[in-house]
Amino acid sequence: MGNSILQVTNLQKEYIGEITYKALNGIDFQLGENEFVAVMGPSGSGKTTFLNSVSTIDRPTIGEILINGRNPYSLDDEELAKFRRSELGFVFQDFNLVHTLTVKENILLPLTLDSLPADKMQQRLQHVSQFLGIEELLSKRIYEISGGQKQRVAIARAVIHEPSLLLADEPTGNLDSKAVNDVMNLFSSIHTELKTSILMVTHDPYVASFANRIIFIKDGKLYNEIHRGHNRKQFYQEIMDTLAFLGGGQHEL
Ligand SMILES: Nc1ncnc2c1ncn2[C@@H]1O[C@H](COP(=O)(O)OP(=O)(O)OP(=O)(O)O)[C@@H](O)[C@H]1O
Repeated sequence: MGNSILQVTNLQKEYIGEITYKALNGIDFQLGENEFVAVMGPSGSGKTTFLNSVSTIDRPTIGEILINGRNPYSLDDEELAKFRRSELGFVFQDFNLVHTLTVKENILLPLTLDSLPADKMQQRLQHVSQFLGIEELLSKRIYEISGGQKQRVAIARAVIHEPSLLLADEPTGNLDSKAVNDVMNLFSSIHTELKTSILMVTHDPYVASFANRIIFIKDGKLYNEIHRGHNRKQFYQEIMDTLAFLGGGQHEL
């Protein structure tokens, strides 16, 4: 499997409130270099909590997370912000773009924060916009482009700094079926051509079938995992069978 990009050990998360709720109950997981893994499971099983722990948004109650051998939760705020900007890329369901800025400005935002030289920025922008097929959109504002185009731009922003790990939470949740296909083909290219490791939460078996491995979470624990062979259609059927076994609380498909 090569080196591991992400190592999760005995991850536990309790939400403390009037009633304490254990959302994750001891997850062990490893993501190898250049793996593309999808996370599935019933509604409320802990998928987003898992992703948020890895993406350094939500501190675990117990357990350890290592990304490229480093524990992000041991860093101070400034180091953590830097660590996120260099190691991680994020893609969300609702795109999280700045509407009043242009496409180009949105994509360059993470690099501006790191004050990269202008010619280097331009080089990376050109490469990434070519790769994602959005060159002709660069001067448009976000409110002028379609949902599928927005997600392309969000993906460009997430990979422009060449992160070692791309994290995505329901990246196709707000897209129509044609845009879903486009975005998933892009994820595949990012995985195979840019050699970026990907961890993606989805409830959609079709979307998950683009990954090479799927882990299923149930009641805050790892329930099962399946690996894709050569045939994506066959993998899709396997996913459906596993979900049927898993039962309970699936989203409407
Ligand atoms: N901030 C919070 N405070 C208290 N409980 C929370 C909080 N966030 C999540 N939970 C609870 O933790 C459990 C896991 O939530 P999580 O969002 O990780 O599930 P999920 O598998 O992503 O669900 P879905 O598929 O519906 O998005 C749920 O029961 C949820 O109600």
